[in-house]
Amino acid sequence: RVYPKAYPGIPYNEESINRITGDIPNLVPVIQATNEFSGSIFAITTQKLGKPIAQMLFPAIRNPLITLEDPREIEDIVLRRNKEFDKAPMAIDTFSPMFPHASISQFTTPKLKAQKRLWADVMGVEFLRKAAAPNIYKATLELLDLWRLKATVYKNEAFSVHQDFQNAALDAIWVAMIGEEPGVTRYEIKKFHSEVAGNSDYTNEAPPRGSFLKEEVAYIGQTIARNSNTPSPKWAQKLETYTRRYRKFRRTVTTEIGLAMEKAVDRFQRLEMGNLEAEELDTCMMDLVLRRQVLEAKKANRPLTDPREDQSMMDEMFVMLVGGHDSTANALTWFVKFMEAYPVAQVKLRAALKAAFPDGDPSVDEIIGTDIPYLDAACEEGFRFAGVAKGNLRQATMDTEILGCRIPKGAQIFMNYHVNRTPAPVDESARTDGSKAAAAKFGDGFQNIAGRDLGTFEPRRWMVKETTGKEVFNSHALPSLSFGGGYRGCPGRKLATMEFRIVVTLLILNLEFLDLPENLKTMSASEKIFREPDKPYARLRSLR
Ligand code: HEM
Repeated sequence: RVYPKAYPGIPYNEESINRITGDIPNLVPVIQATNEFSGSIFAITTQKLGKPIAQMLFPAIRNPLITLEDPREIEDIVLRRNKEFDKAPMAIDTFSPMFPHASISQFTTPKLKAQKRLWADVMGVEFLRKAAAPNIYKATLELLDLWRLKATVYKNEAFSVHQDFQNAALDAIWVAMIGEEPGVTRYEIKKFHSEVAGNSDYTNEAPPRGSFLKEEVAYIGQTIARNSNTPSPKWAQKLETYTRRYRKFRRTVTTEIGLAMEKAVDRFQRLEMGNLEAEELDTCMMDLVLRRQVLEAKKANRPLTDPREDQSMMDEMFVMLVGGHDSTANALTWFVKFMEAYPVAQVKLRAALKAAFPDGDPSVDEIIGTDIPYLDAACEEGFRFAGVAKGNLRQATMDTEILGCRIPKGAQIFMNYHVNRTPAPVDESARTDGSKAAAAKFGDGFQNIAGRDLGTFEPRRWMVKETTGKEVFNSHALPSLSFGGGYRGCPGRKLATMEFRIVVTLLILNLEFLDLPENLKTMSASEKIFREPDKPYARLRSLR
């Protein structure tokens, strides 16, 4: 009774069914060798068996984990099969003990839908353009100042870029969410100047608010990553919530957000009804959500409940802060590595940007509003090849099928969102009607040039020639899975894409990413919450 029980009809490793520990002895050495948890699960199941779908076996007390690697099928599940599949318990367990009221910690219920509606507008392109883009632009100019300085001081030496991207991304997300600048990069510039000059003046100055915020966000990110790799992530996270360190995190961030909330509510409370409808009052995401709550309370003639007591609001903001800055920082770190490793793409991207902006640094509106197909393609390719959020989960909410295999209600499916290898062959007749219709409409990119050499960085796979001969960006060239998709897809996608576009444009126009020494060229990664490069280095030359 303790031997693994496989789901019938889904491929598995024969040797593992006759072993109480199932696939675990196969998995452990691969994780130890690679440091990549999700990658190892796919390596010992789908990839080892050469199948698009397989299962990982555990001792009988635990059901197998179904693994799925076919990008077309994954896209179909997340985009078109929301009635059959919802968020999986294993995914919920990662965040729910710490942030039980955030949307990421909930199954799809009417309560979640109301919460998502409240936040949906802050992630709309128009709002982001107004509230987030100018601050991201400003944070990137500060990052450029720091890197120009580093390029001069370090001359030919490489330096790690990950921390700097984390600081800039934290500056950007905090000001976009809360409306106040944390000043982390500015502080780093001062610190670097002082260090170069050989004095330690900066230590006399109180660090900006962002510095301790950074410490708190780093703590929570590391804790979630560490606990996710234990045998029982849910209990490891739960135990953490009783520690003094966790309580300090919660207290510090709640106080910071609470102070900003108080000011915003006070401002809105004093406004007359007519004025409260005015969207131009919102300077950040929190403003928009709070203003709506004040408006609703005034309309209903009831007192406003203290937003600091609103756990849904607090938890949602915590998750956005933690998830929203580290994901983008890692994606940008990978991008910089790709620029070094693929110099032809770097030169082409710079040429496309120079052609679009011949007069020097473009404004933020120009960066967002100008049509530059090669830039769109390079950003999309950067997200694809980085695969920062590699393994993601769904649970079957009814008995159903995937690629002709029977999937019982309750089974959890671990899907590979990192499209970096040619998929295993699939019997087309086993696909759903939705999947076949999508391929008929957009084409099956894996059958043409877009799907070639997926282990290399090649923006042109996302471009097509129109009949006029003009090359345009084709977002459907391949399934785009970096942000998942459908109702439970990433709500921060537009924000991350906007940030990526602004940062990439300014960096490539102003800096050249030079060849790295052999020992820093590796593309090996470690998976924490996100996939991080082991050698996040760059060597720079300032172009202006
Ligand atoms: C490069 C940047 C980013 C990447 C690659 C990324 C990727 C992802 C992925 C793959 C998922 C899971 C989707 C699924 O299961 O289908 C996700 C969920 C989520 N992301 Fe992102 N993300 C990024 C940036 C952001 C930002 C900037 C924010 C917020 C400001 C954010 C907030 C969230 C939240 C709240 C969820 C949970 C959604 C839900 O459960 O319904 N992400 N992200």
